[in-house]
Amino acid sequence: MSRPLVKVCGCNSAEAVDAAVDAGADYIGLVHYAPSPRHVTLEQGAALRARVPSTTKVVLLLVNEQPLPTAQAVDAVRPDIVQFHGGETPEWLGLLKRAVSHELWKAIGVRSAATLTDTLRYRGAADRILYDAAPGVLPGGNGLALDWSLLTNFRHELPWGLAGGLNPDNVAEAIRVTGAPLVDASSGLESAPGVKDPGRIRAFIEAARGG
Ligand SMILES: O=C(O)c1ccccc1N[C@@H]1O[C@H](COP(=O)(O)O)[C@@H](O)[C@H]1O
Repeated sequence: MSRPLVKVCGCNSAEAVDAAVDAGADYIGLVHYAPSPRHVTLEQGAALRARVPSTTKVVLLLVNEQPLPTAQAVDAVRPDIVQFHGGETPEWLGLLKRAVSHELWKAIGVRSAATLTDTLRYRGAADRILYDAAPGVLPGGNGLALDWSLLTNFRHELPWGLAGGLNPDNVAEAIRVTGAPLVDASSGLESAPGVKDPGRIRAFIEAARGG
């Protein structure tokens, strides 16, 4: 298996972005969702985006935004990828896919094996599926893990990644059980909600890449 890609999500300060980039993250995530402790305004998102070298891709995370705010957010932040983390339908993503050149990712809250087959509806609309735990207090970023064994023998028809409750202590096991080609973490890399810990970011990336 090739080296898994790593995304550090919810970077909401220059320190967090710099720590993720310096530690070698493949992707950093900016959350534009007001109820989240990791929320960045579009102005903050654009400023943080400007710190990121082209070797690291920027993912803008949105939740159930209407078309106009989606376009405004993408214009302001200029991400490489837009991650949709709400109830966005395959039809809506498919329309967007025809209008923009960005990669589009869709996060899916996994409750059962049926959820996995249901993601096939996003073929042609999403460039990657991100499997997360089912929503909790927030639609994501709750530090909850899904049942990894559901993914063990699943035949993926779309590029995919694993999120939900990942941290430096469990990511190696999560990759071993699921074979995830990409891992994504947010709250497990924090010292307090919304405060990234550079040491945990480094440890996560090292553990994901086999120490
Ligand atoms: O991080 C948030 O606050 C957030 C808010 C709304 C939707 C998604 C959010 N985060 C994403 O959820 C997954 C899992 O996060 P965690 O590692 O369990 O904390 C990840 O993609 C986060 O970026």
